[in-house]
Amino acid sequence: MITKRDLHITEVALRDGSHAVAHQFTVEQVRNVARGLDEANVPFIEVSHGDGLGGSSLQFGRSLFDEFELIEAAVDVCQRAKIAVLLLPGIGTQRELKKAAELGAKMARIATHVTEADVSSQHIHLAKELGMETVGFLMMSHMTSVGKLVAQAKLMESYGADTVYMVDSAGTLLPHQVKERIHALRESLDIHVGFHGHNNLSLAMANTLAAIEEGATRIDGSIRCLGAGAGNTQTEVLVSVLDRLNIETGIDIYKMMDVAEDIVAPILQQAQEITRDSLVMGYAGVYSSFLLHAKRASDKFGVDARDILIELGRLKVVGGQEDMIMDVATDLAKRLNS
Ligand SMILES: CC[C@H](O)CC(=O)C(=O)O
Ligand SMILES: [Mn+2]
Repeated sequence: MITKRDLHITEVALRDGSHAVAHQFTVEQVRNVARGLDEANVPFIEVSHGDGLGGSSLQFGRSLFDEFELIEAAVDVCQRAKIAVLLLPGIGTQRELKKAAELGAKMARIATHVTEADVSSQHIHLAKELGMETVGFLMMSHMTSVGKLVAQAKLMESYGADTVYMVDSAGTLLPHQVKERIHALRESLDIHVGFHGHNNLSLAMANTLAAIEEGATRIDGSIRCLGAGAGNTQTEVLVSVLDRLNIETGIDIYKMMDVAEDIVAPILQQAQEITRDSLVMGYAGVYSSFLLHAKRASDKFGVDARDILIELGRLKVVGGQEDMIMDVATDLAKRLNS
């Protein structure tokens, strides 16, 4: 049974949602959303390019505004909330992490593919030296066995991470699979276990509750579902459900609803929902951040985005291999026209 516990929510719309708006957040938008979240008493707010610090590039998509300007704006308006940044080693560097810390970011989330935790060592150590709360973030965690996931998490723990997250990047895991993974992590680690879900199969909430039941104490959500693919566990809904379950988050439910409706909804070009393409990502186990890339490739080559996504799932393409999306679309177009 779920009981009251020390549960911390990290709001990821200003980072994961960057994928959904093609990295076009403005300083003004970040300022307004961060201020509202701070007033609602959200403890951690993540701000970075969708692919983490240093992600603004042709390969991943150029940001409209320098991410350091966005981080600075968020730090500036927050009285209580701490600003978190995401960093994928190889995309972001130590220099960017240091700069984020100088600007006032207090939490570093070091993300690797689920089988590559060893590349997080340097950055986890640096984040700790910088005095940041440090999270190891194991992405695409459906792509390995429970035993290997635990071994990778233990590596991050050994580097000094305060928390390790099990990340369902593709929104493909089912609640019993989340339970099994979180249970195993809780049994083997002495640090906090976190869960980050995507809603491509409409299971983000069920998976989050399953994770909490198994002892996850660090949970991500995106307000108004503003995250990659069909978005993440919807924060204002999660906070309301947790309140019904007598699980204390300290977050003001009405204020969250107002921020969602009055500040975040107007930013969205279209409502975040489970479309045929995001559904296919969950179904085929494809990285949620591939959605807009696949749509662009679909428009360019006249191939159904679902076929592209299914093929990417079959090929087990992972983050950092975005160039493969155009390759796959070209091959499919050739087959179609031959
Ligand atoms: C490309 C980084 C990715 O968006 C991180 C994340 O939120 C996930 O894997 O779900
Ligand atoms: Mn995500």
